[in-house]
Amino acid sequence: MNPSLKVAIVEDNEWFNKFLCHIVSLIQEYEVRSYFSGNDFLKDLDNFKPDIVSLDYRLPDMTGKELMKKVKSLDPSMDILIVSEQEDVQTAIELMKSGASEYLVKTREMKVNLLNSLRHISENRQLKSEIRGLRSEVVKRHDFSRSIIGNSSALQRSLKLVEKALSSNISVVINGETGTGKEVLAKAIHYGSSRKEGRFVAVNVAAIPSELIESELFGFEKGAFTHATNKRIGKFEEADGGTLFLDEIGEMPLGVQAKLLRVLQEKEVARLGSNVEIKIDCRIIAATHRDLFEEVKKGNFREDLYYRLFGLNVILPPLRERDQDVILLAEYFSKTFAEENGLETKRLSASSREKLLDYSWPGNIRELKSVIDLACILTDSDTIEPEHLSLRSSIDTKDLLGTNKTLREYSIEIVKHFLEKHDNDISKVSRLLDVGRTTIYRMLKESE
Ligand SMILES: Nc1ncnc2c1ncn2[C@@H]1O[C@H](COP(=O)(O)OP(=O)(O)OP(=O)(O)O)[C@@H](O)[C@H]1O
Repeated sequence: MNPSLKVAIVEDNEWFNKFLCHIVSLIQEYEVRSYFSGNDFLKDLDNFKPDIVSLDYRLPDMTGKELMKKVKSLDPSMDILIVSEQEDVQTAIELMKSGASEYLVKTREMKVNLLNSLRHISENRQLKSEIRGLRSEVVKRHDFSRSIIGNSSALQRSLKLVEKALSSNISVVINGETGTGKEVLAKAIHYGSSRKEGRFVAVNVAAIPSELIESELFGFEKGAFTHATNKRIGKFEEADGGTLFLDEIGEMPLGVQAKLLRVLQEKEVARLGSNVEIKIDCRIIAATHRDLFEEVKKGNFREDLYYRLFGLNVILPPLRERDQDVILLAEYFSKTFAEENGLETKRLSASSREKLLDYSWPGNIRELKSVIDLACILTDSDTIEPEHLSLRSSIDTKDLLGTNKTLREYSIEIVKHFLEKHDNDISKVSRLLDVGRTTIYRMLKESE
């Protein structure tokens, strides 16, 4: 069924005006109002507020084209249908370019053509409104308060910095171990910024064979290389008006780094096999698990690119340093797993919580999610017990003991690890490890 739409007919020929109104009124959901001149229509615009307006190409007081321009400047969302005496392809093209939705010629098939055009416009409006709805859903889903779970001060410190990135166009580099949520954060920045109507395009540099990175980023013309049988636009062009997320930028070959620097400086990109430079306006968010400055010193990363990219540096802490966030996230994943699979949410027993807090999470949030998903399946009751949590604990101990340290050094390591995990809360760590606060201070001093 057609949604209810208001249609205005602007036509100076009385008979034809009546005829058009009659056609529109055949569709029950359309409300129609008629006008005989451009000024008549403009005077009533605020009052009637039409969705679609059918304009005669030649009106007594102005041309349909002039009226269309005025209407579009007042309400760009209004659909304009131009009705002309005779077919003139050039005029039709010009009118469509200036914003007309349809161009109709007064012929015997007027009734069928007008009804078809109205149906097209109506379907298009419905699609546009659905897209608007979906887009705002996506924006909501990536909103910080929903997508970034965690209250730890380590995370909150990083998020505070991120807020600065929302209101500006500054480039952002996110540092963090694998699975700490770098992509989740990049999306939250994009959908929280003024670029949210544009696209968020993610490229994982480490996942693309080095010889293909250039064509992936910059696109290529047909015949640019042996397998280029068709032209393809690159990720930079895809992200025009939006955000390009370059994940694992530290893995980018030096040759591509040079080209990337040029694109960032010139704000122009040329597809491989073409000399035509295309203007690009996209924000760059890069992520890496490496210390890029160290990579610069080692000669693996270009210093000039480093300074070009480094606007705001956000460090995402590993999960083992996020204190109670582990539990918040585990509960969140258990809830979403239940929702997605039509099951009841499983709760975590006290000893499961302890087990989760004691683990060092080398795979970070990604690992936690898969551990919880599996636990939700393994348990037969409404509770997740420690035996349902499949952790790789033995690997950690081996790693730690393989480092050739004295017992004193191991103790200091353990104290430091606990301090990191519990937001440097010395009283809490002193209680947990059963050592005096003074001992902790002494150990820290010793390790300086
Ligand atoms: N704060 C968070 N709240 C909820 N879910 C999160 C959060 N951070 C990450 N996740 C989830 O953890 C998983 C890993 O996140 P993401 O892919 O963003 O990590 P990453 O740091 O980009 O990883 P990699 O370096 O391996 O690319 C995803 O399933 C993501 O939805």
